[in-house]
Amino acid sequence: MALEKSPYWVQSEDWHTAGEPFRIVDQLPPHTLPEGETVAQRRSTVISTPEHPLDELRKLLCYEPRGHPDMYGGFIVPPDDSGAHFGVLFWHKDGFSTACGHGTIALGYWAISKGIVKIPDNDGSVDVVIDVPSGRVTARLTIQQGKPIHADFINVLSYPLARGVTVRVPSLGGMSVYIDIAFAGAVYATLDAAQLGLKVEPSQHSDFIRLGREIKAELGNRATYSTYDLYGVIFFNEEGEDEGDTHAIKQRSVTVFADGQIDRSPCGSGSCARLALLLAQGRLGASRSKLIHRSIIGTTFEADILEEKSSPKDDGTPACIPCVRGHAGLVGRMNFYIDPADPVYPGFLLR
Ligand SMILES: O=C(O)[C@H]1NCC[C@@H]1O
Repeated sequence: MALEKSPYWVQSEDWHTAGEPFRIVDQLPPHTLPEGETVAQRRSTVISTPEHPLDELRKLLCYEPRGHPDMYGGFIVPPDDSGAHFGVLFWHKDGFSTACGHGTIALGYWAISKGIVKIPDNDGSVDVVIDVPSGRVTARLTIQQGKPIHADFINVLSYPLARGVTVRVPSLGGMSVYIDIAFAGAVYATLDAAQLGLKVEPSQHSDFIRLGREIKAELGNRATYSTYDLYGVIFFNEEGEDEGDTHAIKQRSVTVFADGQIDRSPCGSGSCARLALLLAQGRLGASRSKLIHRSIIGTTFEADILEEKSSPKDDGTPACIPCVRGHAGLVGRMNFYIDPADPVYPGFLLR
């Protein structure tokens, strides 16, 4: 079912955070906003309604020829109440996600560049408060001389779900690996890539896509938590520790999310999952340590714990409010021509 029968135009503003794309659409075509009183309900509507017109718009903007299999973006929707500036439905090649740190950072920059949230007259910080499907998050921008110099993504409560889960990897002769699972607005499985003899480097990206898909399939619903399915698999390498005023753990990682989509950034919500697990291991603590998190392309987020809390799992492990610092940059403004008669409508993917 086509959104419209006649050709029309859709505008987006495209940003990137640490190399990961974020395509923002704030003017949805008529009749595409899903029903719901909250952002979470609107996401449920769109994912449970076959051929929902907003899902068609997602394909149009994500698939080739307008996008690619690693494209990512967000549709701006009303907030849950007046406590947030706006809401967002995050999307990727396979659907609509519940959490997105790189997108939240990009939205912070976008909101102040549009004047949706005013920046302070003097140097300081400003909060852009956003309702996302997993709750209310903040992009806290630090402003110097009228310009943002970085944004902190302050996420929902994050905590371990399971540790030391054994998974067999079929393509490696059934070799077993140990995986930890954490919730950070989405569910992530994480493992030290050294178990697989792999380094997180661009040349290895197709191995990580294959292994991410395999591990996800092998874990199956062992990693399902409440209404959340397993979203991503994070492969990390340890890169040492620095002792200074603030103890820093250095890791490089790649997140393979959805069905084999690869994050160019160090993954904002994935960084929160790593923080929650490092806190549970006693390697990090609020205001005394941080994670210097490098991506597969070499870009960096700095992550730390704002507050330690108790976990809703009630299993003796701690929970935390994580904070991930990064930069976003404007890529361009797009004006897409959508023609329902186009033979490749709504688009295609090769992966
Ligand atoms: O930064 C993040 O949290 C997102 N990046 C792509 C996958 C995640 O949703």
